[in-house]
Amino acid sequence: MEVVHSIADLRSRIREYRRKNDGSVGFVPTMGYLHEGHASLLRKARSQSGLVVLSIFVNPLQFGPGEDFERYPRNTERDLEVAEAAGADLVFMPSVSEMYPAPTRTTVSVTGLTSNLCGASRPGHFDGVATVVSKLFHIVQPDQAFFGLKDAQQVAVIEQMVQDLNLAVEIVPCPTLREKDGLAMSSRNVYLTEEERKQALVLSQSLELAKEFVRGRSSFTAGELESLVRSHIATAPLAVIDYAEVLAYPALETFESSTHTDSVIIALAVKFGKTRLIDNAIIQLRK
Ligand SMILES: Nc1ncnc2c1ncn2[C@@H]1O[C@H](COP(=O)(O)OP(=O)(O)OP(=O)(O)O)[C@@H](O)[C@H]1O
Ligand SMILES: CC(C)(CO)[C@@H](O)C(=O)[O-]
Ligand code: BAL
Repeated sequence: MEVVHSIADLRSRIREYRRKNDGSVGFVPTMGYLHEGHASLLRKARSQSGLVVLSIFVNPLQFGPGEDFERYPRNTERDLEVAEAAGADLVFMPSVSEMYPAPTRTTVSVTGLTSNLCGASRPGHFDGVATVVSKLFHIVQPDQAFFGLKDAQQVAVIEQMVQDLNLAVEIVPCPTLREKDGLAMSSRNVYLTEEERKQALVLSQSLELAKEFVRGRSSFTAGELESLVRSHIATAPLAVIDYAEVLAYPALETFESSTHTDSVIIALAVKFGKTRLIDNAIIQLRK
């Protein structure tokens, strides 16, 4: 495994690989502080791609004022161990000035899909994500790129960007990995106190309750499912709901009754103290 910090070095390694090999280039973009969820994306890339490229970059553009850009957890040494064990070949770790040499005057902005959920509660967030992912795609020129469905709205935004801009990359959505007790793995879990960590289980529990509710019914309304989820989250005194919404998936649009909906997403963002966690369940109602 090789680590590079400059765009020029990364491009030259990938060019060299393409000159000598027929295999595809698989890409896993991350913000580091790697956990098993990231490792699962790397292993999937390893199984499908000839060259596995990982990027580790905490992208200032996708953090709003007052968010956790400065304190976002970082541990390069451990990240490189996890990356190597999971099968990465090339790790790109640029500085902020390497990615954004001033002045930058271009933004990639995906509309529609970004008006609700994290798009509404983190204004500008998806412009930052689409801009950096677009830059990374231009730099790496991957054949496949692997994204976790824990960030389901992010996957929808990237897929839309790839379609609208005719980018030659296949987006591979990957399932959410969880701790044994159900908590979705996330770099931000490290912020949680012991008590917050315990109470954070209401997220995955409420998603399980919702799945059970759906299994027992031929039809239901979004409101019914939303109330069920919200009342379970409310059993955790430290939980402050940012959003808990039930939407048609993948359109991420509101619906009344499930009768005309093939697939739904229950999307959650809940704060425990200063830590904002997201989770979701996607439920296919019919084929
Ligand atoms: N539990 C998980 N299972 C599978 N993929 C995941 C999981 N958590 C994150 N990912 C994916 O890893 C990629 C990089 O995400 P990122 O570095 O932001 O990690 P994160 O754990 O989601 O961090 P954060 O705590 O900031 O939300 C994204 O495609 C994301 O969806
Ligand atoms: C895709 C991404 C690496 C872009 O900064 C980030 O949003 C993330 O880690 O999900
Ligand atoms: N995985 C989402 C990155 C962020 O929260 O900014």
